[in-house]
Amino acid sequence: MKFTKMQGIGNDYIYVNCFEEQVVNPEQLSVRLSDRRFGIGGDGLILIMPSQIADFKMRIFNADGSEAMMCGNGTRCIGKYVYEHGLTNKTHITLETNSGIKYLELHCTGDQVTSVTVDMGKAILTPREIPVESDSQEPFVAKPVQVGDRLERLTCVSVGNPHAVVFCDRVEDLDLEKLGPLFEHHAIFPDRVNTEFVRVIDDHTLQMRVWERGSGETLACGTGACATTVAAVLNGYCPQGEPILVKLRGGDLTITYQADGTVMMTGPAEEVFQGEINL
Ligand SMILES: N[C@H](CCC[C@H](N)C(=O)O)C(=O)O
Repeated sequence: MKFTKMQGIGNDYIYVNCFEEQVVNPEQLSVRLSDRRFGIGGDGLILIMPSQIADFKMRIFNADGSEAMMCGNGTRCIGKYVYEHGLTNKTHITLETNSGIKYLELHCTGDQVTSVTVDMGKAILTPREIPVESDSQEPFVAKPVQVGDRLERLTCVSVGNPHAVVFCDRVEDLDLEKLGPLFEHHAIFPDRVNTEFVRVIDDHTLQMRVWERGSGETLACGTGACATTVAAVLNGYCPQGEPILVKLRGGDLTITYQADGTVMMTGPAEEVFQGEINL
């Protein structure tokens, strides 16, 4: 099977062009290929597929084989792949995902895509739609929740997939291997959750680390950066309607939580290598 390894600010996936390849059991394949010793190595597997309702369709599987609704860094890499591999010559592309159709704008230098802007759709704040258990239907903002032996203040947002955002004074020395699973498997998240640990640098700059549902700590999370920006606005740290620089371990994204409730994400995408593997 042919594949392409791509990364969006260090969030690296194995991409399969399903116009040419057939993938039978993507859940199992993601576990096997994501292994960084016995497989190709990656945060998961992403399938690029034909769509009846959009230009292309994406399915994304975490390293543990669980299928996710959406992958922000993955959408940008797909935009780059389909343009540079001749599947389209359009620079405005629609992409069907498990959380609806996303709209991509490719920014090119010559025949190379250097960055992509994605309309991530409306941020979802109603607790039961995230989903997060709550005794109220009001947005889940800075609510105290016992996580392990600490009382944490969580802000929960969905950008097509569930996120819990925690604001901290420092993020570099957090032990995410210990903390991450306590959030991911917490009883208030019926579908588990992606968790972002965020330091506010100033009212237009955020620094974050992320423990991803199904993949552990990754160097970046596109939907996580979007959820983080929405949470920062809801908590009064950043202004709505202005571009916020989100600094992640693998690089930076520019996110705008717009007045109409939609979220725009702009960032790079890179192709690392192409390969073939005997399954
Ligand atoms: N772990 C996520 C999917 C990948 C999201 C992330 N890699 C991104 O760039 O948005 C989930 O289970 O919802």
